[in-house]
Amino acid sequence: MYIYTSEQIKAADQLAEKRGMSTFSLMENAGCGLYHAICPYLSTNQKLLIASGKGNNGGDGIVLARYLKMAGFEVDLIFPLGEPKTGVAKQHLHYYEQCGFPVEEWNPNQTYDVIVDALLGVGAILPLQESLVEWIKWMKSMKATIISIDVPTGISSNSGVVDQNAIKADYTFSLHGYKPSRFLFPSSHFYGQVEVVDIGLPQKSNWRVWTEKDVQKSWVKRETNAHKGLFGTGLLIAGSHEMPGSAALAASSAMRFGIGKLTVNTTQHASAIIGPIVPEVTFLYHTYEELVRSEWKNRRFTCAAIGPGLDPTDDLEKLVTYLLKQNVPLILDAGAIQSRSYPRGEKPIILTPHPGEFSRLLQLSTKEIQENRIELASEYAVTHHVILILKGEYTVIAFPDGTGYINTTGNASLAKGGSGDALTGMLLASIEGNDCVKAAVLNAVYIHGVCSDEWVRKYSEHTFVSSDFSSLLPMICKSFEKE
Ligand SMILES: NC(=O)C1=CN([C@@H]2O[C@H](COP(=O)(O)OP(=O)(O)OC[C@H]3O[C@@H](n4cnc5c(N)ncnc54)[C@H](OP(=O)(O)O)[C@@H]3O)[C@@H](O)[C@H]2O)[C@@H](O)CC1
Ligand SMILES: Nc1ncnc2c1ncn2[C@@H]1O[C@H](COP(=O)(O)OP(=O)(O)O)[C@@H](O)[C@H]1O
Ligand SMILES: [K+]
Repeated sequence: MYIYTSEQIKAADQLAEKRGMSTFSLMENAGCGLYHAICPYLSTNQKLLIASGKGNNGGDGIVLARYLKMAGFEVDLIFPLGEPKTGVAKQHLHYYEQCGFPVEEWNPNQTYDVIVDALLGVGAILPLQESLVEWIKWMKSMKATIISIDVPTGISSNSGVVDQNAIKADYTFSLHGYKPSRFLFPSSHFYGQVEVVDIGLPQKSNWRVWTEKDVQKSWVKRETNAHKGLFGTGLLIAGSHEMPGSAALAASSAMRFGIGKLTVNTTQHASAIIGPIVPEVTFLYHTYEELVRSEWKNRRFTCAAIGPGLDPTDDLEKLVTYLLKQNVPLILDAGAIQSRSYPRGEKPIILTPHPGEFSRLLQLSTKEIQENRIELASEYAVTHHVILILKGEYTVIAFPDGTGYINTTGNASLAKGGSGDALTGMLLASIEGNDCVKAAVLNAVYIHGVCSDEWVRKYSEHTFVSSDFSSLLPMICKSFEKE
């Protein structure tokens, strides 16, 4: 479940070579692994085409063709861009031919059920050359099942950039690990169903996908003699006259996700709405100025979240500056997400922008953000020593030490006002309930998504509302508790 840029793949190949594992062997592993991974999707009465490029992606296609032929599949191997140029691909072609297998000429009148795209992999440089465009147009007209090797041809490996003629695969089998474009936009929508094929290289990357197993392993069970003081005394500064619900959603999710005690600083009017929804919370009615003047140490708050349902104002900014000095875990959401510097303390500072908010922060278009979500989030987290949660499909969670994770749970039912407020509440509770900050943050994001996944298993994706987190969390959390 690791993620590698094209540069990291090349470095891994070089290191393997230095250690005695030749690229020829890696290509053999790739082709053999691809064969075993792809086989379950094929049947011997289908007519298959493998289109190989001139580089090593094409080489993988040659090895795959050999295994398929040996297993009795009806498969044509063609080179629409000309014969292989790299040494190892040439070697594998030589062996393929020595085994008695032919290379075919492209025949546009021939029809195929399955086309394997082994044209370009991590070595692709966009835009696609004209010579390839004609061939891709023919291939698309075939209406065959398309299986891409490593990355679909016409998309970048490291960014979300997509050529206008890019191949939209039904399945992509990525070698060694995912490539960043698998989780970027619009490229991720060109991958189809994705599987990773191991090729015998050690797994080492700062970036990976957070999984169900990770949540299970890092889930903290309560001691039998636990008391509320162990799970944090949170301050949630949220909710306004116009947006009281955001505070209610954040507060109820925090309580459901296990926070010990929670105080909401809000308006009198908002508290009248929040109270009946979350009777467990207490209230403060301070202005931002009054909070800034107050003695933090008298309050005993162990963590804080600020922003849901608040407008960004100068006074709010002063309050954020004050909170940043208190050396408690701090979550900054919505109105509290602004451009500023951060102290390098030991307590985590967590920012939760959606792409629009991150675009304002970086002064880049949302298109640029979506194309480079991983790199930009990581750069920001490292430079500002914060944990950055860049929300949306495949939420990116970047840590100040340069590591990062992709979340794969969640779905479009979350695309509704209030989903982010619930996440803020869950983060607040999680950070107080788990000594491992990374696991706390990642588990909150993961489970937030699982709630919506559970919802769409039974109900329409149009109908999920953030208040539903409250009724879903008890069952979802239970499923992660070890007996
Ligand atoms: N560790 C691993 O994971 C391993 C991975 N392996 C595999 O190797 C793959 C990477 O192979 P790679 O480096 O040879 O590059 P690759 O993707 O074949 O592309 C280069 C070729 O494409 C051409 N070309 C480029 N842009 C083009 C365009 N716009 N339009 C048209 N043509 C274009 C370029 O042409 P040239 O510029 O040379 O004329 C050159 O011929 C990787 O994805 C994986 O499948 C294993 O087999 C080994 C271990
Ligand atoms: N299509 C989607 N797939 C997965 N998660 C989504 C999708 N759309 C929204 N989300 C999630 O829902 C939440 C929305 O947050 P946000 O935009 O801040 O909402 P709001 O401010 O209205 O509460 C985020 O956690 C985001 O990752
Ligand atoms: K490919």
